[in-house]
Amino acid sequence: MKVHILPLEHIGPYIADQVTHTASAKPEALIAWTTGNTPLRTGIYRELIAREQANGLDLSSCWFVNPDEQIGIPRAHEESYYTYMKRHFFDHIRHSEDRRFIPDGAAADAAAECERMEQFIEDHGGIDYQLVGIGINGHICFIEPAASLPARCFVTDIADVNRRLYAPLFGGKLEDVPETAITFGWGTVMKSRRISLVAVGKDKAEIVARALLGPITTELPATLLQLHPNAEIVLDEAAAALYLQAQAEAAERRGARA
Ligand SMILES: N[C@@H]1[C@@H](O)[C@H](O)[C@@H](COP(=O)(O)O)O[C@@H]1O
Repeated sequence: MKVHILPLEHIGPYIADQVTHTASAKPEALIAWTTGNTPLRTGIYRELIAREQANGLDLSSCWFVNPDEQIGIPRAHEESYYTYMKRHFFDHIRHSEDRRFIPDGAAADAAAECERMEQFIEDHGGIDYQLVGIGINGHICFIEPAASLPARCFVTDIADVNRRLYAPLFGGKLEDVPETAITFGWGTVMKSRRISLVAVGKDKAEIVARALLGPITTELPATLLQLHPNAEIVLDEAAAALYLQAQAEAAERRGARA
């Protein structure tokens, strides 16, 4: 996996360049987005909106998919990923809603919703570019650590560590935080033609080092990205710190042996 370490303020423009290349090379490209704090802290959506509004980026004929959604809250809920995407991105660009798929966490049949998501991806030729974040426990999308991982979109329990992290968003009440989610499967991720994982801040430093240095295990799903032929990780210096320290220590050990 290629590693790019950039100043925080360069990350939004860097990812916007990736999206711009994707959309200009293939106007009907299928792009998968992500939610969470990382795209907001790095200004990824802000930069994309600015370029689109200045007519420097045409996303109108692209197809969009979001990889996950929490089950049991309506789309209009303040904390749904549907609302997040509208608020932070979709409401500010020219793009028609019928060219997007965000799984519905309130669907009567969540398993059928997973299949609809796989079908949407297949119908639009597979994912050309996927932007992902990394959870504090190494999840990507909502693919939580587990002894084995489904290949296709599936319904998952949300790990306790993440539910506790989200509690402040739900009025501090753990019992109000969704317990399950719809998410891409591991095969869905691996079939994406190109992936950028973005992580920033010192809170991500430990999980980033483990994701990059292994060992590869389904108990830390992001490690599996090491096996993707076209994945990169984009970090600020704080998120890269422990990875760089481990690299420096390994180089020192090699030097001492020589
Ligand atoms: N399910 C989402 C992921 O899609 C996101 O990438 C990740 C990291 O979030 P953050 O950027 O807030 O650390 O966790 C969330 O729970």
